[in-house]
Amino acid sequence: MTGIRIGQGFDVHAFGDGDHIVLGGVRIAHDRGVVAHSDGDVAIHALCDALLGALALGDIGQHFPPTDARWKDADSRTFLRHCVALAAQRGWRVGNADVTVICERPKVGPHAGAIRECLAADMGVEMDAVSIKATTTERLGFTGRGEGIAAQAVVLLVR
Ligand SMILES: Nc1ccn([C@@H]2O[C@H](COP(=O)(O)O)[C@@H](O)[C@H]2O)c(=O)n1
Ligand SMILES: C[C@@]1(CO)OP(=O)(O)OP(=O)(O)OC[C@H]1O
Repeated sequence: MTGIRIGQGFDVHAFGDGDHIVLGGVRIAHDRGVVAHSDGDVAIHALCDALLGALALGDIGQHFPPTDARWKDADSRTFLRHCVALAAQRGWRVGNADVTVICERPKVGPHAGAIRECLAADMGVEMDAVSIKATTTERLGFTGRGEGIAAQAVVLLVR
C-alpha cells in the first residue's frame, strides 16, 4: 500500500433562528443559527467526510446517523476526533488539511487563527498543517442570498 491517501468532503447547512454558529469548533456570534441535528459545524463535517473518504469508510451520516438521538446537538469535534482515531487505527495520520468556507456572512477571517488551533489540536498536527479559507459567492446562489453556509475540505493522510 502506498504511503499517502487523499480525501475530500463537502457540507451545507441552512441558516435558521439563532444567535451564533459553530465553525471549526469555534462559536461565532451571528444573527442567524444553523438548522442541523448536531451543532451544524459545516467545516468539521466536511473535514470528517474528507477523512472518511481518504479511508474509503463511507460518510459522516453512516457513522453518526441523524436519526440517532446521541448526536442531537452534539459537539462536532467528537466526530472529528473519532475520524482521526479511525485513521490512526489503520496506520494513518493527517499530513495536512485545507478547508474552504463559503458564505456571505459571518466573516471567517477574524476567526481563522482560533479555528486552525482547534482543528490542529483535534487532528494531532501542528497549526501550519491546517488551512482555513473563506469566500463569498458574490451574492449568487443560496449562499449569496444568505440562506445557508457551505464548506469543502481536502485532507492528506500519510503513513
Ligand atoms: N465569509 C467570508 C467570506 C470572505 N472572507 C474574506 O473576504 C475575502 C474576499 O471574499 P470574496 O468572496 O469577495 O473573494 C476572502 O478572500 C476572505 O479572505 C471572509 O473572511 N469570510
Ligand atoms: C452530523 C450529523 C449527525 O447526526 O447531522 P447534522 O448535524 O444534521 O449534519 P450533516 O452534515 O447533515 O451530517 C449528518 C450527521 O452525521
